[in-house]
Amino acid sequence: MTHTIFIDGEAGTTGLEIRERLEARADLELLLLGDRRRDVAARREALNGADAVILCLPDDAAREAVAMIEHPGVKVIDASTAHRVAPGWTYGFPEMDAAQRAAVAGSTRVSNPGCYPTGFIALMRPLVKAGLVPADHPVSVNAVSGYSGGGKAMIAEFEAEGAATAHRAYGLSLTHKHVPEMTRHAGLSRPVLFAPAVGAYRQGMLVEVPLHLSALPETPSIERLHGALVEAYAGARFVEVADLETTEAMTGIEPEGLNGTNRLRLHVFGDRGGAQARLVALLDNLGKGASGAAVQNLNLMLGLDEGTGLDSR
Ligand SMILES: NC(=O)C1=CN([C@@H]2O[C@H](COP(=O)(O)OP(=O)(O)OC[C@H]3O[C@@H](n4cnc5c(N)ncnc54)[C@H](OP(=O)(O)O)[C@@H]3O)[C@@H](O)[C@H]2O)C=CC1
Ligand SMILES: CC(=O)N[C@@H](CCC(=O)OP(=O)(O)O)C(=O)O
Repeated sequence: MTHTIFIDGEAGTTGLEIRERLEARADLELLLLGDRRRDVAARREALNGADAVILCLPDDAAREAVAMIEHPGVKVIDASTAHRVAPGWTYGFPEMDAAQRAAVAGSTRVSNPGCYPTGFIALMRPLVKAGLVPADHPVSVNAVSGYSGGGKAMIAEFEAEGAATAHRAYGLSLTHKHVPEMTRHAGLSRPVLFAPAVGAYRQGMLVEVPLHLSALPETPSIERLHGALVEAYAGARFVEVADLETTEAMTGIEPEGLNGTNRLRLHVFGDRGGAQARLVALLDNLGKGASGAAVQNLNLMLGLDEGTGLDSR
């Protein structure tokens, strides 16, 4: 059986990566609009004529696209931030807990997680759930992304002739659009303090949560934090927890290590005295942070194996 898929935003950074992942598949037929991709009538027809649509648009355009869908059978995956904490939408992070994969598979409205939130929620949710980090603990998140995270406009800025920016901290007003979903889906009650940065490289990200262990109940050991993550992701195909020996031997970690894949790797770094930890997630902002995740969710919503067409090495 062939499923018809429409990518609204097919020529954008995320849309192109999804297209690349889907184009070779014999089980899917892609509806492509080419030069008519901004034509509202053509989009309306495609949005209602496909079995599944993937929205790779700015937030307002994504809301407008959803409003154009009248056919009740159309399944929707929204890659934007518009519906990540909206009622009636399922959060598209299948590994988030035991029930989420089935929730995605049974939903017709799935919101793809943000790239930074994917790393953060993966690190934090199991620790909150296990009671190792209290829900009202003040949590900070430091992160760096490649410039493709800012879409076509930021790519053009960083790749312009003579562009000199090496690294830029941003989100300085502390109101980044990812804070609500990070807080909600990690199970926290206090808004996280999010400190993102963008570097002069195209793709890949690190998301880090520093923790003072003595400020947590029972001062958990590195082994306990690590154990909670290992338990949470046992059997997950795309999420792995690096073993503590490997992590201890590392003197650095680079953001491009999983580029081109749908994988997410978690590390627990700690000092020898057991007083402090640095939890670090590594992922491709355009892979598990966007396009890979969209394809994984699409597979689940179509009743297929979640890894179809995805690199799980
Ligand atoms: N880049 C990333 O790492 C990630 C991005 N996302 C999310 O995915 C979405 C897309 O981001 P990204 O691919 O980076 O952005 P880009 O700017 O690279 O692409 C945006 C696309 O949307 C299209 N578009 C813009 N406005 C409209 C409109 N009013 N009607 C129809 N089409 C429109 C553009 O069309 P045209 O080609 O004609 O310009 C373009 O194809 C965003 O919501 C972003 O938050 C999610 C996770 C990670
Ligand atoms: C480097 C950079 O600018 N990154 C974007 C985040 C990526 C994005 O817009 O997409 P999602 O919200 O869907 O993850 C930002 O901070 O706004």
